[in-house]
Amino acid sequence: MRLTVHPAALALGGRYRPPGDKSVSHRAAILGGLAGGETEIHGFLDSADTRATLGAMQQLGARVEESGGVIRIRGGSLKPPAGPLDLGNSGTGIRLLAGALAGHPDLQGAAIELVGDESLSRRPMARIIEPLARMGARIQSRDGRAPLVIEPSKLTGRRHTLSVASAQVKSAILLAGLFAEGETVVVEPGVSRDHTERMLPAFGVGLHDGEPGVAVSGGQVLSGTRIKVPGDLSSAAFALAAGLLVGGSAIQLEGIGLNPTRSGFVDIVRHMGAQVAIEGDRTDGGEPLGRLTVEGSALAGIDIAPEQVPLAIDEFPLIMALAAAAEGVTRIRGASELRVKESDRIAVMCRELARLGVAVEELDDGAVVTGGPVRGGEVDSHGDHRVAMSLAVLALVAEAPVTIDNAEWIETSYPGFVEDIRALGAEMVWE
Ligand SMILES: O=C(O)C1=C[C@@H](OP(=O)(O)O)[C@@H](O)[C@H](O)C1
Ligand SMILES: C=C(OP(=O)(O)O)C(=O)O
Repeated sequence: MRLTVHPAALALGGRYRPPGDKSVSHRAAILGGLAGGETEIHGFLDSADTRATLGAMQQLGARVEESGGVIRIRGGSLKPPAGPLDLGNSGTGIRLLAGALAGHPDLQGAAIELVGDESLSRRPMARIIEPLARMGARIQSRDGRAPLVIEPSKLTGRRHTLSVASAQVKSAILLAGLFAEGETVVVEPGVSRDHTERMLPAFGVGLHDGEPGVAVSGGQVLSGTRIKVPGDLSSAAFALAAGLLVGGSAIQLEGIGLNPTRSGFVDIVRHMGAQVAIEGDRTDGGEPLGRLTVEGSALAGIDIAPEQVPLAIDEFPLIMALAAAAEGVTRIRGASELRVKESDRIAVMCRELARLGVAVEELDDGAVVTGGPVRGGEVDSHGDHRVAMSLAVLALVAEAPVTIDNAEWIETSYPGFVEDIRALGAEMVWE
């Protein structure tokens, strides 16, 4: 489907509340399925990715009921699924599930196939297969890519030192560690999002300091709990960026997850000159929440340091779009992980920004974007939800309408995106 975005004629404004956090929703579905008794999830993200994970847990025997926006999962005893588990477009779904199943005692003797779409089948899985194999996991792959066939087996805890800061790899190992004998430790080269560590205690699992790293002991019992999913800062970032770009705008964003391992985007745009006020009001289920107030702001290009990258990893397509509309040059380095997301986000954003007349230079591990006028025209999402939404937001300040081809991929993480941005006063039309 094609989405046409018209340049904003008027300032944007109003109150905005994002959908539930994608990372937290995946974890709640998986842990709810592993835990005995009932888990109640409030604010679960209704998107293609998180539905795929929830569906996989159902196929593994978890009982799922939904009513009044609340999802109830009765888990604790799993069975081999009747067919392959399809994780669609979701890197988080396939990697975390692989970890959770690798040593699951109910599934030993089975062979479970995890599959995904074309994009997911191109993404690297050796980063989880290798550490899990060192614990004794049996996982076959197509040359380090999905489909994966897991034969759950007895695992032994190990100490792992990761070469990339990745919450998916860390979480896959910790979930495998729940069913391993002894202690499993993960040491990362930088900070990655810590939702798994924050959620496990709610299910009755203790984590401890791995001196260094984070450690979990195997054999702990998971018990159902109540999870309140915070609003997704990675989705709210699009509304925030729209407010920054369109002159005179004023938007209040409420119920936003402000976990410090996720909020790098706010620091980066403030450094670019964004007027964003933060009020942190409470912590719910171990996750900090708050309100952001954003105003239309004149942005300036900056240098983004490699250590800032993991804290805003999913916001880089949007940061590149903002850089295109900023005054001066933005340099992004240390971001080669962007090449193994739903698309090669460095190559794709450079190509699509260039189609709108933006001066970009592609680097191995980042890009140099020089701000300037943005032309109208036609661009493509390359099957990547964040690329589609980033280009849609930038189009609000283009000289003429922009049409985004293959924009239906927005469903991956944020089905309500167009409606929510329209509610702030933008003009976006599906064709
Ligand atoms: O653990 C998670 O929920 C996620 C971790 C990140 O991936 P990596 O672990 O590959 O960096 C991020 O890009 C993804 O959207 C969600
Ligand atoms: C990279 C992303 O997700 P995943 O790795 O779960 O596919 C994302 O949502 O931007």
